[in-house]
Amino acid sequence: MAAVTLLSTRDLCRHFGGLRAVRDVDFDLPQGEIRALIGPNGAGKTTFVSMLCGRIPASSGTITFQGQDVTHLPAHKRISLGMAYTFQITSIFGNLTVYENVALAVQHRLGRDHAALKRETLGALARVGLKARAEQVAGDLAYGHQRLLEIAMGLGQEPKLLILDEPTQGLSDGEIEEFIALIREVSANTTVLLIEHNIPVVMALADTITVLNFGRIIAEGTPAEIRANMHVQEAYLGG
Ligand SMILES: Nc1ncnc2c1ncn2[C@@H]1O[C@H](COP(=O)(O)OP(=O)(O)OP(=O)(O)O)[C@@H](O)[C@H]1O
Repeated sequence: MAAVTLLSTRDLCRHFGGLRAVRDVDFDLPQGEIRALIGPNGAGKTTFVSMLCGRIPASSGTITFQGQDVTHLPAHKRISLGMAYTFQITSIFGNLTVYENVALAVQHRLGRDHAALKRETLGALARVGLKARAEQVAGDLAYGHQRLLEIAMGLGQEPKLLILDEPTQGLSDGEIEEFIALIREVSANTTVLLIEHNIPVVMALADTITVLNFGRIIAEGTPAEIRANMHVQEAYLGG
């Protein structure tokens, strides 16, 4: 049986003045997949996912999530439908503790059930390896740990779709290994869309890779297909 499509876009465009950052993108993401979005700097990757989650409006085109047209929904409504995301610039609350940051995300879903709130907050922290740092002030964490904290905040929402923009940037090699294991585990019940420049991470994780260049999808396929294609595209994928 063909997988259910969780998210799709049709003719999605975003202009910044005269610059066409995303052009006519038709994109389909089946439920359960780990999808990587790759392409050179300025290809439009962040702009594309920013439209998906409602951080910026589309110039034209449509975005459908679970069969519902969400193109004009505000970001918080998309979050309550089951989209979670982290971006290159961290959005943690630096003066709150690690625990409090995740508890805020979990609270949206659980309300005032204190026992469940504590259990699920600590559970999300354990999954990203930050449980021992629960009482630390988030702003004091190393950058890599702040990225992991953001993922815990995303997981705390129990999303259907988790969008990660360059999640391994700033992580050590050991942390990258842990991140790969984490995403494999998360993908058992969450669809993952990942912008990633680290090609070994992409090859290790992705079921399918979408390649953007100058705002358009120029290739899509399995890691093996894209690797084969990469010889041709070496010039701009950087080998
Ligand atoms: N708010 C903005 N105003 C004007 N131009 C923008 C804005 N945001 C992005 N752009 C431009 O849109 C194009 C696509 O940028 P985007 O950040 O989406 O690329 P990217 O593929 O995510 O790049 P990177 O890998 O460097 O993060 C770039 O030319 C960028 O300069």
